[in-house]
Amino acid sequence: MAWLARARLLQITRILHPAPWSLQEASRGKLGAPLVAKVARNYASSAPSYKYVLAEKKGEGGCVGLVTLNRPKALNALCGELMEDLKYALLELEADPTVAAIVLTGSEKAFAAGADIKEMQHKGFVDCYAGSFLQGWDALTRIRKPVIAAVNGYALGGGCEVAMMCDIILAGEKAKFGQPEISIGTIPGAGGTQRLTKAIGKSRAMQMCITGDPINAQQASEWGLVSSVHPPDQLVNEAIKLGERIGNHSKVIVSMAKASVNKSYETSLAEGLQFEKNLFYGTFATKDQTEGMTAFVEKRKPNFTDS
Ligand SMILES: CCC/C=C/C(=O)SCCNC(=O)CCNC(=O)[C@H](O)C(C)(C)COP(=O)([O-])OP(=O)([O-])OC[C@H]1O[C@@H](n2cnc3c(N)ncnc32)[C@H](O)[C@@H]1OP(=O)([O-])[O-]
Repeated sequence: MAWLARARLLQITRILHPAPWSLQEASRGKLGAPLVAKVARNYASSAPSYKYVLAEKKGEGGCVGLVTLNRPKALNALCGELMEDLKYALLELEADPTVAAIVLTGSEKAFAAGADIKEMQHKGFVDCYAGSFLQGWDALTRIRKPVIAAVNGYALGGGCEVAMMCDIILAGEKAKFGQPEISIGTIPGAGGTQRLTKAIGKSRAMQMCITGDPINAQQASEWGLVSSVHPPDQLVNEAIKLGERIGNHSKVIVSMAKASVNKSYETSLAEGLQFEKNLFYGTFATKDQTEGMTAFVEKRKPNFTDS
């Protein structure tokens, strides 16, 4: 299966490095030997494993990837190694053609209690600015498949920011969302002041960021940060069921819908509407558009081929 590993490596390094490049360039080290070596190592193995995350396939036909943050002793504090593991686990599921959607979760006590404070404690400005700190955190936002955060317990600081990088957030009844960075002498650095403001509005986001006070699941739901709230022990199953429902549709059209919704964060209304229209026209270049509309007219279920 060397060709499969090679194809996946090509696809993954493309996501990590959107600029034009070739596999030869990758193997020559243009993309950084350690990175390519790590991806290659994971893909050469039939069962890639990670230190701080668990990656599995759930749902009908394994159509839902489930990534579980797994650093219980530190309440899933997002240390560098965990974020690396998360990136590669997501890329693995992104490259898997049977996976239609990905669920990201933590434990019942903590989705993630934030960036690792012990790792940050002695950093200086130059370490942060010139070093690789936070590099790779936004890999999650480049995943083209829908990512559903299933948040139980604490989603604080970087934990709340990671949840907000996902496309949909479902919460357990005891979830707590917060941006407490102000209490430790800093501010959010991975989207907390930006995505939170877009999600719940300026006044509420401001209050959370400058008091550090968290909100509970109910408030998060009322304020529009999360789509729905569930009993903690049912949360992950609900997220998987949602992933399965997404999996009933064409993967290519789903990724177009995701891109178009996300565009609304980046552009003016006029530009966003144009982007949407172009993608809408683009769906007419797919077999799945023909199949979807034909199935409706013929009163049968569509048989999408993701093409
Ligand atoms: C991305 C860039 C910007 C982002 C910035 C941030 O996210 S800033 C961060 C924003 N987040 C915060 O400010 C939240 C910080 N965390 C808390 O306030 C509390 O842990 C709690 C209220 C979440 C739970 O209280 P509880 O009494 O139930 O539990 P407990 O307190 O006993 O913790 C158990 C163990 O986990 C450890 N650990 C936990 N979190 C972190 C962490 N972020 N880091 C490292 N370690 C952490 C804790 O030290 C302890 O280990 P120890 O020392 O025994 O080896």
